[in-house]
Amino acid sequence: MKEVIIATKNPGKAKEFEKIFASRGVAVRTLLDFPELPEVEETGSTFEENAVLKAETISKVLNKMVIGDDSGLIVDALGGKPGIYSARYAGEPKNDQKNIEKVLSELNGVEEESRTARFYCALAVAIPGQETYTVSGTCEGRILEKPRGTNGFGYDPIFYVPEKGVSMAELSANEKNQISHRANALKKLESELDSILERAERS
Ligand SMILES: O=P(O)(O)OP(=O)(O)OP(=O)(O)OC[C@H]1O[C@@H](n2cnc3c(O)ncnc32)[C@H](O)[C@@H]1O
Ligand SMILES: [Mg+2]
Repeated sequence: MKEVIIATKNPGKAKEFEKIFASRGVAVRTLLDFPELPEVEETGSTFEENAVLKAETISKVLNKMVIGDDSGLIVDALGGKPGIYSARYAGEPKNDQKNIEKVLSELNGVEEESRTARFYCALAVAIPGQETYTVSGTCEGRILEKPRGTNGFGYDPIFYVPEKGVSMAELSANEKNQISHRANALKKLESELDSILERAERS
C-alpha cells in the first residue's frame, strides 16, 4: 500500500488526512506513529515557512518524502489574529477550549457582519534531494457568539460556514473534508499527487 508521512502531532489533523488519503488507497503515518521524533520548533513568520520547517526537518531525519501542515484561524476584527499563533493563542500548554474562549472574549460586542474570518492551511512537500514546494487553501466564514457542535477540532465549534448554514463542528468529517482549508490546499496537489506518491515510494 502506498504511504505518505505527515509531520503533525495534532490528532485532529491526522484523522482528516487519514480519511482524505484512505479514499485513494493511501495510508497515512504521522508523528503520532514516531513518538521518538522531536517536536519541530515553529520559528517561521508565515504559515508557509512553518509548514516547510515541519516537512524538511522530518524529511531529513527519515530520509523520506514528508508533508508538513501549518494552519490556523485568521479573524479580520482582530487584525488577522490568532494567525500563525492559533495553536497556543491562550498560552502553554495548547488548549482548544481556552483558545476559543479567548477569541470569543476579544470579539465581545463585535457585530455579526464584522466577525468575518477564514481558516488557512499551508502544506509543504519535502522530498529528499528536491526543492520543497508549498500550496495553500482557505475556507471563509464567520465567528459565532458561542460554540456549536462537537465534531472536528480546534476552533471548529465557533466557525460558522455560511454556505452550509452550520458551524464547522456541526459538519460530518466527510462534509468538512469537502470544503475545508486543508481539503482546498490538498486539491491543489491533486494533479501532482500520483507522481509525488511514486517519488515517495522510491525515496
Ligand atoms: O504543528 P502540528 O503538530 O501539526 O499541530 P498543531 O496543532 O500545533 O498545528 P499548527 O501549528 O498548524 O496550529 C494549528 C492550530 O490552528 C487551529 N486549526 C488548524 N486547522 C484547523 C481546523 O481544521 N479546524 C479548527 N482549528 C484548526 C488549531 O487550533 C490548531 O491547533
Ligand atoms: Mg504546531
